[in-house]
Amino acid sequence: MTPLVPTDQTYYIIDFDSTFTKVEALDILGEISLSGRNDRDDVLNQIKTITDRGMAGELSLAQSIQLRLKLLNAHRDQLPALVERLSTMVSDSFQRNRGFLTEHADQIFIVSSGFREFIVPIVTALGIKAENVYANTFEYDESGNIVGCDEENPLSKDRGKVKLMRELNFDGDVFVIGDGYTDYEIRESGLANKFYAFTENVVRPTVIAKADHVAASLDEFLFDNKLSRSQSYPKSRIKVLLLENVHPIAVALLEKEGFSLDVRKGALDEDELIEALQGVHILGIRSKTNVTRRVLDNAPKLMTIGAFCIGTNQIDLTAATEKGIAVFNAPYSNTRSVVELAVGEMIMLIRNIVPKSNKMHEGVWDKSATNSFEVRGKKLGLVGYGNIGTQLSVVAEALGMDVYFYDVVDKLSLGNARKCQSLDELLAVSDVISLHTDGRKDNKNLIGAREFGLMKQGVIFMNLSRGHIVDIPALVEAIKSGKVAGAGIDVFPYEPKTNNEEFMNELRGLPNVILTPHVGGSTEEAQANIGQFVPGKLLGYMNNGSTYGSVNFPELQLPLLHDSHRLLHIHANVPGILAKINNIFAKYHINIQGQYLKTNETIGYVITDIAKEYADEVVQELKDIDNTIRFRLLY
Ligand SMILES: NC(=O)c1ccc[n+]([C@@H]2O[C@H](COP(=O)([O-])OP(=O)(O)OC[C@H]3O[C@@H](n4cnc5c(N)ncnc54)[C@H](O)[C@@H]3O)[C@@H](O)[C@H]2O)c1
Ligand SMILES: O=C(O)[C@H](O)COP(=O)(O)O
Repeated sequence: MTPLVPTDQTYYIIDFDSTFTKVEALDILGEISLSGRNDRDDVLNQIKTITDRGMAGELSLAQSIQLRLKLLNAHRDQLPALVERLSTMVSDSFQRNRGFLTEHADQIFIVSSGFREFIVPIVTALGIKAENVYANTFEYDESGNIVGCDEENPLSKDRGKVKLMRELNFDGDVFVIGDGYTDYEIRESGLANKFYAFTENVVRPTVIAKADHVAASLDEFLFDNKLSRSQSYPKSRIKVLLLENVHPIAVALLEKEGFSLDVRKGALDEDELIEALQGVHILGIRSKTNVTRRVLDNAPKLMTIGAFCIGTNQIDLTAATEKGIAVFNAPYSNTRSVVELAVGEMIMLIRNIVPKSNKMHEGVWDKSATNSFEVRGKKLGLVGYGNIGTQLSVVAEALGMDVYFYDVVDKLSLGNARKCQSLDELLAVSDVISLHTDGRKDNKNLIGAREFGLMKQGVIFMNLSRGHIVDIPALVEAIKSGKVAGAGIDVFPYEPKTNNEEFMNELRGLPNVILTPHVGGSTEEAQANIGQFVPGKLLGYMNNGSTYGSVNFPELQLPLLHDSHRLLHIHANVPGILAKINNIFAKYHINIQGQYLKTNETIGYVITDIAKEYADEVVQELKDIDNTIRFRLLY
């Protein structure tokens, strides 16, 4: 069968309530006409129930209209206020696709069992012709009260849309877009070629079940029919997989954007992740999901990854870069939370509080100052002097500690902190040692038996960075021998994937050891900050091409797109690509409105803004340039 392609002889039949507008107009009229009445909410609920039952095909249309008008008790004078309210409630995708509505004004018809009195002013404002509106009309009593509708109008009756469409007898293909069962009836009776169930405002399973196609927005309808539209790709087609319980703020932000979300609580293993990633464009994870090269090899649609945390060592960044997948994280949002936990643990451990607290729970009162110390005047050794290390340095000095640090990069010391020339020097001098290095592979077992051997007898040891940095058997040995008098460990070489899995580790049951389930960054504040921050980065990339703050892509902060097309070209960083791109623009006489280029050692990222009209071949030729990794068109 040849696919249906819209032509000049194609007619678009569009429903009004909950399709063209976000709401049912009679519900809004009720809010106006019932205002001030004690039973307002109760009556409004009754009206909504009747509307839904009508839409789902459970009540006859005539019954539904009559019942609602009676409950409404509305007046002609209330109609201007209704129109004003409705004008602010036009569906977002209709508002942004005015171009389609005006360009095809002769082919677009509103067919609704709503009322002309409010439909005409709303739809004509967006370019639809008044004479193409088919709807009911109100009837009034002599005082102007709305008492019914014109019963001669077929739209006031059951299967009225079908009857009307028969009368209109369109000579051409007919596509129907609507959210209700009565819209489907047009297709059912053979008077339309296709029925699109419109779900931007309401989702009615009984209607979806009957649809030829589900359109989450008008963009989806336009994309499906290759008609001109305001968005290059419908947002509802963009699939997002969010793992590890990311904050609801992030879920809400991505949902608001119109993306399709799959949200899961725990992490996934490699095979599960590959399966879940099929068709997914955006992946959101935290520290526990390993995104390996094999995962990326099997996720052809994946465009960007958001790490809703600081660390990105769980992602194969080299593979992501080679595949043109931009990775973002939240580099500062939970820093303070880790610092506060480190300070708290340090004080608890040096005071030997954990065994005392445990004994108290067993009823043992063991008051003694033995092996309890202040942190004031003690030497704190920080391994890794990045965002967390430096902030802890400042807070620890405020507590009266002498801070020492060691970093592989030459870092400026804050306050009176003293730089050590080697890790060994730092280990030997410190009373308390806290690890804050990043999780790069080379840091595996950075602290092992040799390093514990260099530490002072009775040292306090903390790791809130990454689990693989410490050789756990060596730490266990150091605790048992008394070398380490207290330990605070938040991160482990293997961590349970979900809260249902048992934590297995040799550190369990040892004295004066605080074990926490990787919660250094798990505060309400930090998670809310991250939930706000990372979606901003993901949306900046998806909607605009911006890579500012990316951990693996050349960073570009791009201006917003205005009335032009943006061509994004990601390629292997080899000589001559920019020249090849610009040769194609020259060949097709394309005037470049703006061009941006940035490279890193692996890839180049070229963004070109051009006027909307250009030859179809341009895109294909850009995609065909040797060493192209990915190409995207945005408008
Ligand atoms: N426990 C948690 O919940 C939690 C929360 C946030 C961050 N983290 C982890 O904390 C660590 C620090 O985070 P950050 O934001 O300060 O990172 P950062 O990148 O700002 O700082 C890391 C520092 O470590 C240094 N470094 C790397 N390897 C080193 C080595 N072998 N010796 C000495 N210095 C070394 C780097 O040069 C850098 O200055 C990261 O591993 C991060 O993943 C854990
Ligand atoms: O890298 C981080 O920010 C921390 O390790 C926290 O990770 P989480 O989000 O998995 O708790």
